[in-house]
Amino acid sequence: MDQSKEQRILNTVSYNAVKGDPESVMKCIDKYCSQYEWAMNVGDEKGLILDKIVEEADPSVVLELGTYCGYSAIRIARLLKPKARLLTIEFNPEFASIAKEIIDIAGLSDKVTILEGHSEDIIPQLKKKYEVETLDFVFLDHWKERYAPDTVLLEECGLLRKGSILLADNVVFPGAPEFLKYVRNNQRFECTSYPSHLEYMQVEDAMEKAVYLG
Ligand SMILES: Cc1ccc(Cc2cc(O)c(O)c(C(=O)NC/C=C/[C@H]3O[C@@H](n4cnc5c(N)ncnc54)[C@H](O)[C@@H]3O)c2)cc1
Ligand SMILES: [Mg+2]
Repeated sequence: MDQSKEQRILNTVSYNAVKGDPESVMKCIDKYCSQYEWAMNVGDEKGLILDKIVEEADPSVVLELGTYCGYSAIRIARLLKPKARLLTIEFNPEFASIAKEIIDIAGLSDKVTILEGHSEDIIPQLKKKYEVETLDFVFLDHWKERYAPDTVLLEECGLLRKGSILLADNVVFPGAPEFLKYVRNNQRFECTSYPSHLEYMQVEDAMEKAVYLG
């Protein structure tokens, strides 16, 4: 059976990236996906916005929803202080195992834990099973219609605290209308829009930051 696109992305990283160098892994993926096969990584343009927001927040505990190949997990984890950690949830076993290898090549396995399963099943386990108290930063990049229900679930599970930052990818393309409606009409969130473009394309997109006010 011929390889998947995600397997080809792993191949190009393992052949061309410098082991232990997250930037070279990111460059390798961005180069491959802009020149050969488009893939739904947050990419280098939105990635720079993500970098700035993570650096400003300097979070200790980060949750990512939708690991895919691990590009944004690497992007975020490379900026975290020594004791900080990133938990990332992925339900596709092939993507989870490819992401694990790519994160390992980047030398970030000690900061990143991939939790295999559905976000709606794992989020309620974060406190007891994964010893999370509250989340400092959440990056939403999974199925877009899950953004709103999972935001409600995070709040219901007591995982958000005053100042917790939610950052959602793709609120323009493919779009996350229910999520935008939910956070923008909700006094408990302070929202900011970051206009940008779809990864590797000229198409308009944006990320939305929603700070939980408690
Ligand atoms: C045809 C087409 C292609 C790309 C686009 C443009 C475009 C651009 C983008 O930046 C995009 O992020 C997307 C997009 O659809 N992302 C969905 C990303 C899912 C990943 O997360 C995983 N996952 C999905 N739901 C869950 C869940 N509950 N629990 C755990 N993991 C989940 C999946 O297993 C995947 O690993 C699309 C538009 C149209
Ligand atoms: Mg995305």
